[in-house]
Amino acid sequence: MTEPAVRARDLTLRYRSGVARRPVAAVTGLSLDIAPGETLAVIGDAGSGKSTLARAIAGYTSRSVDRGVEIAGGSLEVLGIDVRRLRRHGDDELALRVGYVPQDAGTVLDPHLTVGENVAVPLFQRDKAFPKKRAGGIVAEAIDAMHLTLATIPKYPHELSRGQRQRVAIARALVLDPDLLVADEATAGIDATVRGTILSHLAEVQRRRGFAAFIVSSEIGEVRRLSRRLAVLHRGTIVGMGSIDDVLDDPSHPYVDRLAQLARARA
Ligand SMILES: Nc1ncnc2c1ncn2[C@@H]1O[C@H](COP(=O)(O)OP(=O)(O)OP(=O)(O)O)[C@@H](O)[C@H]1O
Repeated sequence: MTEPAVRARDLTLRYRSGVARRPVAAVTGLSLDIAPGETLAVIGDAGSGKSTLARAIAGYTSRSVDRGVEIAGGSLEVLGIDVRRLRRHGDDELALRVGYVPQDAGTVLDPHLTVGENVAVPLFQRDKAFPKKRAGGIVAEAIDAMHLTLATIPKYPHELSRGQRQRVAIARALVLDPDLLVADEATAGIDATVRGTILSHLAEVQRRRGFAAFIVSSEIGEVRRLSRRLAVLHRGTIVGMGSIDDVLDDPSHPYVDRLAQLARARA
């Protein structure tokens, strides 16, 4: 793969909400690049636009579907594909090449499917006739890569802890061996010890497979474990971007300054 994993230029994302479906901008004039195999972490306050950006990069944009994110200006290319040209997510090449872990991913697992069946969903979406036995092997490998025991496979999501469900969701996002992983607060709401374990597993899988990653986080400690590069989002615009230390050592915006002080206090 030679094209950038992500290339956004002057990107504006908006929603249409309320009865009048008045457009509301969530991200404005944003530019960023992620090279193949590279990770970019994004940090910012609640409502700064992190999830909106993650959704768009994962290809979940729409002009017609209610509550969908719209590209209202600029450009967004993911793995060389113009996201503006996508019609419906799920039937396009992007869906097969991007692993997406949405916020609260563990809660969006299908409760009627076993863990194994949940993780296998993308394999059968790609190819309805995918050999079941091969799928079984790939699922077992994905489960093992997230350090879950194989005894987890026949269980149902409600039989697992929140941290285990989250790991299953990550396994599902990685099962097609994506070129890009988009993870939106993959460890939110999980206690610190389990969170550390999940991050180590994720970092290890990435080292082995070499995919690019866009990681949303609200924790600078977590960011450091997964990425060398950081983008700081504030009210829908980027107010700092570069290596984590460069961004925090030379805060160019009052919000980045507050973040740097917080990071120093925690160190
Ligand atoms: N489905 C939606 N319809 C309308 N507006 C939305 C929708 N989702 C998000 N927004 C608005 O877009 C802006 C950015 O929200 P977003 O969820 O991307 O922020 P965030 O940084 O991910 O926040 P959090 O950390 O709380 O998840 C906010 O003003 C939010 O109210």
